[in-house]
Amino acid sequence: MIRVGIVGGTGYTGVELLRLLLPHPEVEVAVITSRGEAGQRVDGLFPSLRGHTDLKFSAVSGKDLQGLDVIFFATPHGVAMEMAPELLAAGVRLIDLSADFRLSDAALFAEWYHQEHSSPALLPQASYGLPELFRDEIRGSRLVANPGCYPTAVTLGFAPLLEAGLLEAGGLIADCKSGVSGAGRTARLGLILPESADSVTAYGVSGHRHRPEIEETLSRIAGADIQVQFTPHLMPMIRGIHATLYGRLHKPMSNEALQDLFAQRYAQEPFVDVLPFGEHPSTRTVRGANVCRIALHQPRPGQVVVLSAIDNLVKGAAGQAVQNLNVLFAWPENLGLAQIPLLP
Ligand SMILES: NC(=O)C1=CN([C@@H]2O[C@H](COP(=O)(O)OP(=O)(O)OC[C@H]3O[C@@H](n4cnc5c(N)ncnc54)[C@H](OP(=O)(O)O)[C@@H]3O)[C@@H](O)[C@H]2O)C=CC1
Ligand SMILES: CC(=O)N[C@@H](CCC(=O)OP(=O)(O)O)C(=O)O
Repeated sequence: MIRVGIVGGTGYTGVELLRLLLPHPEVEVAVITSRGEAGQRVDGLFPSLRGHTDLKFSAVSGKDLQGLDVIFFATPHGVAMEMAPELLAAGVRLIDLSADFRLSDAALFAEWYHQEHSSPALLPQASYGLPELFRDEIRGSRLVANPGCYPTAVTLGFAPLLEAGLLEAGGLIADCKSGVSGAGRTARLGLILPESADSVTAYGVSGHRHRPEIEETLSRIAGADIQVQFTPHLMPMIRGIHATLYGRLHKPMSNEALQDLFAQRYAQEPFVDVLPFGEHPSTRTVRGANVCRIALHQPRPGQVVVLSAIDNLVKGAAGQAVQNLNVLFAWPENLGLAQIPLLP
């Protein structure tokens, strides 16, 4: 049994982590923090958890956190990088759900996150926590950068094609839709029901901070410079990411060969479900579960369309963080992650 802490327990990903970790057989959640709710019972703020925990929120204190085995940061960008050096020095392993350690280049971080990186020396130590691609690196690391939600859906969708060197480098498009919980729990006018329901809006079209993250990972696996036009949209739903990915093959291949490529690439991956060729995964089929469902299309010879759906709070955040925890401790990767998606 290990003892873990969650920093940022009142946010959507923090409380989702708690939901997943409470039944985890190898984990005791010892600390869950909130600056605003310190001293309050967690199930007071989140009544769905009544009967499942007696935890109270505590203030963020380095002293409480230093005795733990693992700390999850479910905080806005900028928090983990401030606290990481001291915690790592105390022997704690960190899984950071924010973007602080996702980009390998501190200058790129400053450009997209509009703040200087306070712990650039730690960047080379961080592993990128997408186990389907970087499992071996994660296993040996003490600092895991959990990927962004859009990058998870996009990277898993493009990866088999890029690893096999089948895609033309130019012209990759990731047209993505997200539920409103992707923006976090902090109140913002554009996210209230009358503003976000019954409407679809694109945003960040000229440049979103997930673009450099997606491009860095895809370039790494392709072994070449990959550029993607990434266009996110806000959808009138709570959970879910749907990515429609477009790429051109160097030369047309049969639908069967395309399907085989993905089926074989993910055959041993418990959290990637490759649907039969030509199907249409929907976000409804992944809600609450740590799964990415993928389907392939070739509308014209050489034009590939990959559809990829995840729950942004699970495979896009908290579920992936638990998967990374399982990798770190060499436990079965699906430990504590057997949730069946919600119906309907
Ligand atoms: N929502 C999503 O779908 C995804 C989110 N992420 C990333 O995960 C992280 C958390 O996201 P999300 O849960 O949506 O965010 P929320 O805004 O819902 O929650 C943020 C949490 O962080 C705490 N917090 C805020 N500032 C500080 C601080 N300075 N020090 C300590 N705690 C702080 C808040 O609690 P309090 O103010 O009470 O301390 C709150 O519990 C973000 O970096 C986000 O980008 C990644 C993938 C998907
Ligand atoms: C719908 C929505 O607003 N989604 C967020 C992305 C989700 C997220 O939290 O990603 P990071 O961890 O990289 O910040 C956005 O577009 O900013």
